[in-house]
Amino acid sequence: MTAAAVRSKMGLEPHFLVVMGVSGTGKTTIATGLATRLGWHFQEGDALHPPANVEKMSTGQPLTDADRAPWLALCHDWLRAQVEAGHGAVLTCSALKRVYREQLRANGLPIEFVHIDTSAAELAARLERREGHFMPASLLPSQLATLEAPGDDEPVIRVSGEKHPDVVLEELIRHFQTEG
Ligand SMILES: Nc1ncnc2c1ncn2[C@@H]1O[C@H](COP(=O)(O)OP(=O)(O)O)[C@@H](O)[C@H]1O
Ligand SMILES: O=C(O)[C@H](O)[C@@H](O)[C@H](O)[C@H](O)COP(=O)(O)O
Repeated sequence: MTAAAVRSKMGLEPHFLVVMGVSGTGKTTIATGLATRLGWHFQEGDALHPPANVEKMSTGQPLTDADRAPWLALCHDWLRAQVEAGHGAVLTCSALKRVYREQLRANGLPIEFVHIDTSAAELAARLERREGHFMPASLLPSQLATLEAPGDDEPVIRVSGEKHPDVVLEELIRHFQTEG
């Protein structure tokens, strides 16, 4: 049973967002900003990876569909708990393929994706600079090759990963404030 909707700090109806895109595109930056500004629950999808997946990525090996399946199941479970609680929520998850996004939306969950699109050159520069993260820059080509950008038939809000994060956050909040 779904609880009564809990309105956000800014009086918005709850949304259940998956901030998606390849490594380095700004998922954590945008998702934490949204969750903080709106008072929505936040989950870092990286933290739900089984240790074997983190080990694999740390050593420069791309994940397979089979590797990602248990991780996507945990992501789905988290989203489902948020929907059942009626509390707005934001998850970071690369969600690179359409079938992964379908798995996240299973059981009729009213998930919306925020796809952050960033050029390959900018991504490479960011991953080279980023410290203290298990994901090496060498995995960027496989991330880009695996990405199936969401189609118009999917529930997606597209934003640029090359604008300042504050600008993207304003755009997103305005989007939620003005939607019918
Ligand atoms: N819009 C942006 N412009 C410039 N740098 C950014 C932007 N968004 C994120 N970054 C930086 O890029 C790196 C990757 O961002 P992060 O949010 O960790 O991406 P992801 O979670 O998608 O891997 C971080 O060092 C972050 O500070
Ligand atoms: O499906 C995958 O191959 C991984 O989930 C990957 O896409 C994700 O990006 C990593 O978890 C790295 O973490 P960051 O996205 O935070 O760099």
